[in-house]
Amino acid sequence: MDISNGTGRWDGLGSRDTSTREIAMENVSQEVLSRAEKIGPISEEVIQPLRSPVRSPDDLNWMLARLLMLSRRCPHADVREKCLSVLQNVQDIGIRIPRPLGQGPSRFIPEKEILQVNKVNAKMQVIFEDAFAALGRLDNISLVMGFHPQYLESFLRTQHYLLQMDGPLSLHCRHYIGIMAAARHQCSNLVNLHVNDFLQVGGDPKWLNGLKDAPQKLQHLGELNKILAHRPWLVTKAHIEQLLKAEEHSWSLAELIHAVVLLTHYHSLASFTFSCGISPEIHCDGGHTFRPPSVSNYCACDIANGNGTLDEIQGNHALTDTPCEVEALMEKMKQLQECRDEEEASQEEMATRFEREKTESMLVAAAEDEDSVPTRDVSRHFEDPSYGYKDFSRRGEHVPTFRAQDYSWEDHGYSLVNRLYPDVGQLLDEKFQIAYNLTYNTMAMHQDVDTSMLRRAIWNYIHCMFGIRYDDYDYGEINQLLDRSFKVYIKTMVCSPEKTTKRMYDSFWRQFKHSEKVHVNLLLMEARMQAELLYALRAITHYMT
Ligand SMILES: CC(C)C[C@H](N)C(=O)O
Repeated sequence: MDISNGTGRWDGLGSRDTSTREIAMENVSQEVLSRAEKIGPISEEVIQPLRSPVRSPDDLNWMLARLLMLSRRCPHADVREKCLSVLQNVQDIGIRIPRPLGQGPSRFIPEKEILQVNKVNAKMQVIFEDAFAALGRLDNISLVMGFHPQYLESFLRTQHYLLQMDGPLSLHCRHYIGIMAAARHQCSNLVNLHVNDFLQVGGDPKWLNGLKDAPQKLQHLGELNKILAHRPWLVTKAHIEQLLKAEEHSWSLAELIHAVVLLTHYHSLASFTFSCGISPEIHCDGGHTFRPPSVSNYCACDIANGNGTLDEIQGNHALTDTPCEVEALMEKMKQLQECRDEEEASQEEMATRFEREKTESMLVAAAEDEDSVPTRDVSRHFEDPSYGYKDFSRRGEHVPTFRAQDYSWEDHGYSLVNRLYPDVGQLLDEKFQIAYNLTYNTMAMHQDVDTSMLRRAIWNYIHCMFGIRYDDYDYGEINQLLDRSFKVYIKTMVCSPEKTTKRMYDSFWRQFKHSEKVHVNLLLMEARMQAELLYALRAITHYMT
């Protein structure tokens, strides 16, 4: 059968002859569709991507990549099977089909440790089906979050609400704001995902050329995006006023709240994506290939870029080089608990401890690893790519102290959001609480441990980096519990997540389980989101009063 280039073989790269290509393309989609229909009664998930018009090699590739993704990630077993047989049928007529790249949802965590869609319990099955029904996919982020089902449920509920339920912003704008936010951290995974979604809900492809081609109103949001991502303490009511009072293209208060929540959601999700080494989605760029597998699966470049094989070659030192790290940490927690009951530091001393920790945190340099994975250029989506965290931390910028008793999530932020964007305040509050309180009372191989002190230290350290101080917390605890290399990790994840490498992920808390490292990453993400949100909401409150 003549498909694309007269050779009877579709090579996935495209033919140069436009006229033959157009006719041939139609033939191909017809052929695929009729093969799919022959498989038997078929669900909408399978048929829908096959119905979209195929006018170019790219369209065909897109369709095949989606089928591949469904065959691996759809929570419905029958759909997975059908997609697989459609792909096999397509291959039989001489069309090259894609195969997934990479070893699963995360580059850092072995696939066998992560939940697989075909092996989940009834509760997870429902969560996955709901997630799939909402967005037509089950992404790698959700699979990795599956280590913590209670959190995952709350995360998905919130994200679904923000992206798809009634709200002030149109659907395509929501995805575009997601793209803008993720692009600030060069998070091409999230950018690609939302570029797909943006186009699917009818977004104008022209906007994807860059912020300059998007409407003025969105362009105005660029400045807030930038400051929130890198120096949220500089957000003032003037920024809010500029957006709300613009003569033309002004934002309504409700729209602005929606946008702010989306920006902070995607900044922090970029942190999570990098910190867990989330792989590109199967159907997106970098998630699949049309090339046949090479003779050997072993690739020297994987060693060079630190993506996997090094440990296997050198042997895993995790259990040998720091044998009592966990016990030492538990001992410190115990000692601190005992001291707590004994002496109480003066208010002045407590304030000094906070300032010391804050200043020090500014000087902790985010890690620079020559193995950083180069990212695809996503800079066109935002202006001023040089405006990152590094620039000012080098200069040792002073971060003013934000007193939590003057403006906290519980007492102020929550009700402001709820007033202007009903239900979202509630959803976020639930998600923050779940993340903050999540515990299995374990520390690596130890059971029945109260870990609240450690989790609180992590959360408060992140807020401290943003200048946020709780006057009832003794910041001396942070120094006892978080060692320098862990602080470097936190700083990198929160401030320059794009610099994360597998080596960094591997080298902190070596004896802890992957699920515990993901747990740490959830704390980082939520604490970061809340900190950014607090600054934005405080500025909005100042504007309103
Ligand atoms: C982040 C970890 C220290 C959390 C711990 N495994 C717990 O269940 O509380």
